[in-house]
Amino acid sequence: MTKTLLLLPGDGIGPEVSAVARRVAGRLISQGLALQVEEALFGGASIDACQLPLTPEVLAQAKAADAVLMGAVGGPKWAGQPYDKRPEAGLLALRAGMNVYANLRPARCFSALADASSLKRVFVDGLDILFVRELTGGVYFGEPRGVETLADGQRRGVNTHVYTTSEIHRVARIAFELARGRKGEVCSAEKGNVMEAGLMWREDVQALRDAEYPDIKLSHMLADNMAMQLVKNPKQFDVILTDNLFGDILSDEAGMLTGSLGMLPSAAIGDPGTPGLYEPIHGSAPDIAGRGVANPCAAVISLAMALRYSLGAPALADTVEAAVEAALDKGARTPDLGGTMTTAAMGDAILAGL
Ligand SMILES: NC(=O)C1=CN([C@@H]2O[C@H](COP(=O)(O)OP(=O)(O)OC[C@H]3O[C@@H](n4cnc5c(N)ncnc54)[C@H](O)[C@@H]3O)[C@@H](O)[C@H]2O)C=CC1
Ligand SMILES: CC(C)CC(=O)C(=O)O
Ligand SMILES: [Mg+2]
Repeated sequence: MTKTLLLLPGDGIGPEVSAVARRVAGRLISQGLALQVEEALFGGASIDACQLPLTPEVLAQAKAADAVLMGAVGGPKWAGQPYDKRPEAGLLALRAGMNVYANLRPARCFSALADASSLKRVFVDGLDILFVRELTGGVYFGEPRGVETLADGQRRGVNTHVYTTSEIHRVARIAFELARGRKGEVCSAEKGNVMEAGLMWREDVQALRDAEYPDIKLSHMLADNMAMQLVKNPKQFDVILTDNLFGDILSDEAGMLTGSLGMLPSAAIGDPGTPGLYEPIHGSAPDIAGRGVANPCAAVISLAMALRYSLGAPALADTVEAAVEAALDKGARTPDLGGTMTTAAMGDAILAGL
């Protein structure tokens, strides 16, 4: 049966890298993949057209699709908007609306890129970490939130970090299941030394492991130490389980271990049978947007993850990832990787392997 992929290019470099992913999908379709690609406005582009970063129609389209591939949203043009009307609020609403609570962010260092990392080759060659980041709870969603003006004229800003046991268990379960297909090791990060909710996270993750996953080697690490350990000895990690905020920060840090933030894809998944949301982990990169030099690899590998987890085509996912690796092996490099190729030329190099 023909599956549906909804493309949400978004803003800044989002449309530039999405165009390459769309070309890759087009090539697979011409080779027999039963896939229909739809496209819709999202983020700042949607604000410009209809005053909302995510319209109810696009959310309904996303929930009806088999997979959604998002480019990136945001940028200085919309930075002055009220918070709930900003492009980033649209992305949070899309994640919540699709109930994609587990964000898989694989940080793999392709051998050809080990010298593009800011760390020495010995520390990153062969690196293969899977971040499992909680995506629909924590401080990005907790209430109360906002800024109020106090009687003395100062402002008071509040965001609330909040999790329930069931929110922790459902994402931890995905981390444990995925670890079973890897080295079987999960390291969970929080700040249980200073946050009650962090200690609860640790206890709930441990209780689930003891009750249902005794085969998994579970360790716990304070998130600040993990930030340091990721630079000191990143290959010590297999699966990293953490909350929405720490997962956002630590996975960007891991981006540099792989050579560039432009290499890191992600898959956001929820309950079985529901569509996944796929996106590069980078943002709209206003500093390079419009120049046609963004690295499209993260977007293309995100498409591969969609093929694997939502579109029932795991073999094609392997093919697409192999085409990216082959292009890198042959020396294809955008400027973030130390090269001079345009986004489109990098796309050509990837397509040459398909
Ligand atoms: N998922 C999303 O849509 C996200 C959106 N954002 C939004 O993006 C905007 C810019 O945020 P920043 O903090 O600058 O983060 P960013 O991830 O957009 O850029 C950080 C740095 O990485 C570089 N970079 C990112 N992706 C790249 C790629 N594919 N190829 C080459 N270089 C790349 C950029 O040029 C920049 O120097 C903000 O409005 C932010 O809210 C940020 C993160 C995620
Ligand atoms: C809502 C996003 C802009 C937050 C973010 O940086 C991310 O999820 O990677
Ligand atoms: Mg981020």
